[in-house]
Amino acid sequence: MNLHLHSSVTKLIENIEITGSKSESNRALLLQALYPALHIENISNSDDSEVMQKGLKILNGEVDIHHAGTAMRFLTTFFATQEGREVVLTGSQRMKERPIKILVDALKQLNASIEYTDNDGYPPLKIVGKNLSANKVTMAANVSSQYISSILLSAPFLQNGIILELEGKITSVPYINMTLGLLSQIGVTSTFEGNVIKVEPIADIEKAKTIVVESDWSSASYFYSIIALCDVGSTIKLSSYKKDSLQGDSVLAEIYKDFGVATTFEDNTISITKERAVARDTSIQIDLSNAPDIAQTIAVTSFGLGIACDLSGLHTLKIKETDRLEALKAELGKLGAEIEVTDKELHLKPSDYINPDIAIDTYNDHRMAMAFAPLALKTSIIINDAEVVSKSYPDFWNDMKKLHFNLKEL
Ligand SMILES: O=C(O)C1=C[C@@H](OP(=O)(O)O)[C@@H](O)[C@H](O)C1
Ligand SMILES: C=C(OP(=O)(O)O)C(=O)O
Repeated sequence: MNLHLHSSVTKLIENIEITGSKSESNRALLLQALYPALHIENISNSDDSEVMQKGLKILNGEVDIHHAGTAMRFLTTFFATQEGREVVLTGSQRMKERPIKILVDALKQLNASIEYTDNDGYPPLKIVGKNLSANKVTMAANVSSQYISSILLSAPFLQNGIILELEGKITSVPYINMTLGLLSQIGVTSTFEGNVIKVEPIADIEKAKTIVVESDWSSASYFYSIIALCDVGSTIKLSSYKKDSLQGDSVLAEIYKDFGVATTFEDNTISITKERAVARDTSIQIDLSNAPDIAQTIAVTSFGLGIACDLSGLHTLKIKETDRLEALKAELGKLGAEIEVTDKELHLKPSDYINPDIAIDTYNDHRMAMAFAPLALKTSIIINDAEVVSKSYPDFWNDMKKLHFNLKEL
């Protein structure tokens, strides 16, 4: 489905409800599979959480997690530690290009039984579940934090817990802290000191516990972008959010101050308001190694405002749903941007014109579709394969209609 978008709105006052974070949901679902007394509220309705729920129930045979990176990584340790289960864990064509060797090698240090069915280092994986009693692992921490979270999530269920030594500069750190935060909510003790993480085992949780998943901050980013591109005085209220978030992408509230957007918290709602216009000589400079999923949103907001933007810490973007650095370069380039990328940085020059009616390719990447959509406030734009949004945010286009964007299927 290709969607033509335009919007004649300049000032917005609206409310949007976003479902639970897919990162928190996929962690909570795995913990619930290990400790069935656990209840989960405000779970994500994303495709990635749906494949996670289905995958966790499969005892033997093929488990297809499509495009879901967290499901692929988290389920690898899960199945490796489930005695009596034997699966082939596979995914989409792109998933078969997303590396997993660091995690598999780490699990092999614990004597896990995992084989590559096609290409060494990449899914699919044939996994024979075993009762693992070893507990010392060393692994590289500079490629994806999901490998680390994967081991930590199943760690309390292991006989002797885990002592994990991390090598190299740790990337996407808030996601590791999110994992430890959720473990703590169900009563698991852990420490993270320097480059060593220790998780204590627990046979079961003490009594029925509930994890209330906070709504998804990465999804909120598209509304920050919309408000940044609207007139002063525009406000969107988003629920349900907390000030003390487990999600690193909540740094949006700080970052978007530079785009003239203020955030206020009231109960479980945030109001994001355009407070001031942004001067054309503003230049945005941010290291996003702790919040890689908002890189596309920030680059597109900067382009929409015509201001310069230099993003660093983007070394993980090449192995996500697509090579996001190349995808941004190609698509912003089509719109007329002067943009350069390296394998970990993006540099955008100030500009004063956006080419109209450009069709944005989305490369099976939900965030390409959602990050470019706000530009409809500036010019009419086409989003190709717009259904990709369901990976994290199936209601996205309906919510855009609530914000008075005109959507026409081509
Ligand atoms: O643990 C998680 O839930 C995630 C970790 C991040 O991945 P990396 O650690 O690979 O950067 C992030 O990009 C992804 O969307 C979700
Ligand atoms: C990178 C992402 O997801 P995953 O790695 O879980 O596929 C994302 O949602 O932006």
